[in-house]
Amino acid sequence: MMMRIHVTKSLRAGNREFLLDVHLDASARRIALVGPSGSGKSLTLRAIAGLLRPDAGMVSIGDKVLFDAAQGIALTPRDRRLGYLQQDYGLFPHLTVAQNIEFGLKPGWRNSPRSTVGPAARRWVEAFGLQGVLESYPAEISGGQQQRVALARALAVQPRLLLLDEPLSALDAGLRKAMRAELAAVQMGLDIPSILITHDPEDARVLADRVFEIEDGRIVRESSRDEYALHQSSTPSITLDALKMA
Ligand SMILES: Nc1ncnc2c1ncn2[C@@H]1O[C@H](COP(=O)(O)OP(=O)(O)OP(=O)(O)O)[C@@H](O)[C@H]1O
Repeated sequence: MMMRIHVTKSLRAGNREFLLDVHLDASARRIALVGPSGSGKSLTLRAIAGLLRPDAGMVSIGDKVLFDAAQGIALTPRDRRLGYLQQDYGLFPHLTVAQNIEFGLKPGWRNSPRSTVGPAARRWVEAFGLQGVLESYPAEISGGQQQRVALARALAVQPRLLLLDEPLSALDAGLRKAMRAELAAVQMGLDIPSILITHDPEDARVLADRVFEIEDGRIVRESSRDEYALHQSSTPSITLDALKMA
């Protein structure tokens, strides 16, 4: 199965211009996209998801074309059937956990029950231990539970591709480790490809087979997980990101 992501997009904010010009061809099932803050990682995922319309290029997963500017093909986000786990989880505060999970499945969420989910989502509610919080609102559950709700929602649509935008960054160290293992188990159990954005080399090591590095809107390096890990351990550990965190 081949993923082909060729997108260009020029974005302007005030007098600042950012050019996204990503060429990424991958046959690996699990890929990681890494790079400095502001390099274009989230924009790339948004373009794949159909939330950002490229000026030119194409996006295909296997033989399914999601976007092709030359042919005038641009599937809607829903028709792309992707599981998109956004950085802040993107849960709706005024919907219950059950309604949040069902949201991706049918547009008429107003009619979806407050405390039960349909058969497609049930498997994930059980896998992530969410039975007890289905009627709660996002603000009433823990960060780890919010994370699991977002993941259940992403998986319930039986996505052809899973997009994970820094899925573990908001969690504390202990929970992070547990959720990383849970995500790895989901990847093993499902035969769907995934693209993971991360700043953490450990995430790339556990959750990806192939690593693409992006800088200033372009893919500058591609390596196997092991090559990437080796490279990381031989370069100074203080990165710009680490300095910013300090
Ligand atoms: N709507 C927009 N208009 C103009 N510029 C934008 C817009 N959205 C993002 N940008 C710029 O595009 C660049 C890439 O943004 P993006 O969110 O993809 O970065 P990122 O690699 O995901 O960063 P981070 O790791 O901090 O999340 C940034 O310089 C950002 O300021």
